[in-house]
Amino acid sequence: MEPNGHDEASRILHELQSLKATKSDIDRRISALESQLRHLNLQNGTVVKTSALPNPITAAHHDLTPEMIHRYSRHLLLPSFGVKAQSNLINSSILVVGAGGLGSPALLYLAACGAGRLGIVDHDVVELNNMHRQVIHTEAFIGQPKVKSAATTCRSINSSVQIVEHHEALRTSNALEIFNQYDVIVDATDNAPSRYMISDCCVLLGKPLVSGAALGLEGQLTVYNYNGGPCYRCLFPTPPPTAACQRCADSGVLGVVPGIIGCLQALEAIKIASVVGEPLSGRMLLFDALAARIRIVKIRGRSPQCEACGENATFTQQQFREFDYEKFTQSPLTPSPLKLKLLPSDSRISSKEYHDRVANGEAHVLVDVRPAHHFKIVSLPKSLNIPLPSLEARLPEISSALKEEEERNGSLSAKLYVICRRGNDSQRAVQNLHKLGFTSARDIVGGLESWAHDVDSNFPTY
Ligand SMILES: Nc1ncnc2c1ncn2[C@@H]1O[C@H](COP(=O)(O)OP(=O)(O)OP(=O)(O)O)[C@@H](O)[C@H]1O
Ligand SMILES: [Zn+2]
Repeated sequence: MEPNGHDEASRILHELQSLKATKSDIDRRISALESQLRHLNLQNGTVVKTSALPNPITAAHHDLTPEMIHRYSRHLLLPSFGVKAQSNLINSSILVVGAGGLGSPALLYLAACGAGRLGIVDHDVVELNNMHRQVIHTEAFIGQPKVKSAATTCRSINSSVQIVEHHEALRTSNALEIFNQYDVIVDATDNAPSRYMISDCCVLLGKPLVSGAALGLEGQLTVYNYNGGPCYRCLFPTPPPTAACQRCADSGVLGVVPGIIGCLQALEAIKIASVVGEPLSGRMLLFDALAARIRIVKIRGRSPQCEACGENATFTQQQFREFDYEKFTQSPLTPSPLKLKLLPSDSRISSKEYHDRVANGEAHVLVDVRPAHHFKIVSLPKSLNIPLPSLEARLPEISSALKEEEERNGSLSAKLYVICRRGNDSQRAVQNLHKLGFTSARDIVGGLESWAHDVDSNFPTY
């Protein structure tokens, strides 16, 4: 009788397991014999007595000091890592671009695990709203450069690692020079121009790139430009539309999500630097926190048409220096909040003036056009939440609120004001309201952020 599929699979699995066990016994025996051979002090064919054996440190074929052997002992005990990989790591240099949500955990582990030289690039300062995920920074460093804060923590974890601080934004003018000093590059930034720039620079200098991303409740990870694998441009020859490039400051992020991806970035960088395992090249890891799902998908290989690494690519270092990544991706390298100016000044009012009018009892309706989940965080008293996309459909609510206010105050007309988080959506809303007949609607310049800044310093910002 033919064996069924399950029997056949379990037979193969069983045989595989027993072969693997035998193989690891043989590997162990080989290393034991090699080690015995190394420790035999042969002189003219005779073994010299044990007491005459050289000092085990000089006899060992590595450059780990006694302190390092103790510090990294749990690495050294791993048969698949051991002395060779640890020595490789200690002799390597790794650069982390961005000391934020991804860079924080990556740097913590790279320092702890013993990368020989660890560079950190960031131009930003630590803020209170970074703390939930940027776990390398402590409250004492709020307002100080992230690079300084991260370097201090790394040094306090492992003083034997050389930490190099690059307190500057990575740009085409400094990227080649900085990358040249490192073996492996970790991209822990959060914007499109930096991603393209970092990838192109790695291609030009032949450096492997560990790239991670995390937003909301999802993350992804891959290794570019490694051993003939694809670069970032091979996968994304043209930048995504600017609208698709969301940021944590707008969309939010659950702290532990970049934590997980950043740890995986450290792992990939360690594998490459220590020359163990199979780096995640040509594959991409996709992490879905809510569904508790991790998938690894195959991605396309190096593209022959790629403008950076393809067969006919002619991209030079000089062209790199002159390339405008912000123009190419239509988004800024160091994003600052968008500040639109869509309305004439007589359709706008400052938060301070609005405050004074309310204080004087002016009859009015304040429409807050932020999404409902923003409104739940904080709002101004008596404001009416009508998110921008539903504005047109909910016009009757505005009309009746205005009517009620007029009746309550016995005044002829109540004013209509519109507010949002930073003063962009409120202008879009006022433009629509004008078209829809509410011609006197005005927006509050700078939104709730300006209210917190200019009127009430206790008003929470997020
Ligand atoms: N070109 C660049 N050069 C140096 N650092 C960069 C560059 N681009 C981004 N970064 C840094 O990468 C980090 C990314 O961190 P993260 O994605 O957690 O966002 P954030 O800017 O700190 O926070 P949020 O978006 O919530 O305001 C930031 O510290 C940022 O300064
Ligand atoms: Zn490419």
